[in-house]
Amino acid sequence: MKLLQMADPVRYSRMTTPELRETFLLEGMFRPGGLDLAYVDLDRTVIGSAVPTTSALHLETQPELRAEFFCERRELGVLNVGGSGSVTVDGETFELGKLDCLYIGRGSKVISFSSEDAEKPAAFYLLSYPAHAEFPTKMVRFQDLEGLKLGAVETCNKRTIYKAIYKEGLRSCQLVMGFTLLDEGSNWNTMPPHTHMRRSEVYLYFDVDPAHRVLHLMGPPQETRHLFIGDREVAVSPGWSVHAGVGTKSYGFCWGMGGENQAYDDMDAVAIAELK
Ligand SMILES: O=C(O)C(=O)C[C@H](O)C(=O)CO
Ligand SMILES: [Zn+2]
Repeated sequence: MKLLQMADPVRYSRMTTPELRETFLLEGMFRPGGLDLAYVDLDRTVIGSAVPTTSALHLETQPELRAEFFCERRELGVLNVGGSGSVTVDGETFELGKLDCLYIGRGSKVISFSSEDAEKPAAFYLLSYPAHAEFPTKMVRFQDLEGLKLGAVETCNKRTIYKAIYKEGLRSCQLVMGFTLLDEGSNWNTMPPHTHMRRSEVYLYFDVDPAHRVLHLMGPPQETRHLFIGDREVAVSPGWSVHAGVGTKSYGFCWGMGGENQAYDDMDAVAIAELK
């Protein structure tokens, strides 16, 4: 498993562009026919992707976890950002269309991923944190999620937030997970921005045109930097960092968090005029 060791705000301020990318960005995941995992030392996050084609892919335990099976002490969120597919958990199969989400509880032993059509494979995004209790493995369909509308056309940030794994939705120990879709012509996400020292956050950008990029903002509000991010790439945001972005064309993104609390609204808002 790849290891990401987070930098603190002191080291961050001296980092070059390649160092920032190496530390906070995951590229090269979502390989057709592959299952990739990365371990982040912050909040013990595991970030992964599974793109099954002609055969099923199995989520195995990893030496770094010192666990008999992947979910022995962990919970796992799965969001499908590709074609139709299925996830089988201890013999029970869940069919996931695009943007359907599955929560897999601690103690689940045998987990595998399949695609309905190898030519249009499912693309399962995986986000996992340690769990202290077992919650039921359950899925929610995109069409059954209630969207929260934010922003406006005049500020180019009209968007809908879909919460899937959270206190009033699919229950979990610490994982909070959902996604945001932008309205046509609105390309700013999470603007005005915020930080939340109590939780780290992970963004997966998807449906980014291969010729385009999302300019992702990170860092303390008074010392921001940017990462240009392509399709199906992942940015990790420590609690001290803002996480916002603007696309050169439309896109979607999955956000997920772990840490001290599960209160989605627990954010320290930053006024746009205070950003540096
Ligand atoms: O567009 C947004 O605003 C978001 O999606 C914000 C994220 O959900 C977030 O940062 C939650 O802490
Ligand atoms: Zn946030």
